[in-house]
Amino acid sequence: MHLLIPAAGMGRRMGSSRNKLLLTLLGKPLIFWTLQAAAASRYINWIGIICQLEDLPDLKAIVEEMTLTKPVQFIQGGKTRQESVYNGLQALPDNAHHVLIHDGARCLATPDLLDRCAEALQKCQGLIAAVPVKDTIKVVDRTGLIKDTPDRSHLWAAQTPQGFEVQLLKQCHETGLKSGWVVTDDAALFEKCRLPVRIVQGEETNLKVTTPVDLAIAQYILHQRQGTGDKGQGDKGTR
Ligand SMILES: Nc1ccn([C@@H]2O[C@H](COP(=O)(O)OP(=O)(O)OP(=O)(O)O)[C@@H](O)[C@H]2O)c(=O)n1
Ligand SMILES: C[C@](O)(CO)[C@H](O)COP(=O)(O)O
Repeated sequence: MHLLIPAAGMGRRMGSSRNKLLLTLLGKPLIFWTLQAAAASRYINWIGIICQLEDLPDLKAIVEEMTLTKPVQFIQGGKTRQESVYNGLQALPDNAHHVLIHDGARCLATPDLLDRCAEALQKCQGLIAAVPVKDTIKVVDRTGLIKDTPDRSHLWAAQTPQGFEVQLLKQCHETGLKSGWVVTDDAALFEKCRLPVRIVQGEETNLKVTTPVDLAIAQYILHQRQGTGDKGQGDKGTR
């Protein structure tokens, strides 16, 4: 299974002056933990790290220090996550028929989650890891007035990995580019192309480290895991 790791963001919401994936968690760069899960996955056999040129020296040093046994390719990121993934798809080896796309910022995802998504992708064209929403969600207009309260039983919070048949996702990205679609996850392109996307039960701990509070939460979760010797078998979450 081929894995693309979008890692080319600027970390604006983190308020960081550098790529947040280079910030440290338990003494290691945040992306170290993402790569460690990919290295421990039974299915992943190729890793593409999509990054900005300015981060390449740091990322190369991290990968070299990890002495990963799986091939790692560095791919030029874009101005948006959508553009970065587009670039990643163009860089996939010709023998890549399926791909998992996993945010570098989701450093707590376990090898078990990666493998469950890889297994599920053998039986469908597109999928995402997701967890049921626990809060009541409101649709609010520009003036701050609530317009709707969707039925929570139908609401799931999308995570990554997201997995797809490569040729179909490439076509959806091309259509999106021509149509001017702006999306925040790849599944949205599949959906706009009326292609099926299935849900794989994600993990409550699979948060996207976006703000400083997320960094503190991630530090706590990692510390707990290290303390229990838990290799991160994941918590599939409960409804
Ligand atoms: N041009 C971009 C923007 C984001 N990402 C990656 O997509 C993932 C999810 O993006 P996000 O959490 O939004 O990261 P940032 O864009 O860095 O955060 P912000 O929006 O706060 O700047 C991250 O692993 C990020 O590195 C990317 O590869 N290329
Ligand atoms: C892909 C994603 O992680 C699914 O929840 C999310 O859409 C990424 O959003 P971001 O604004 O690029 O962090």
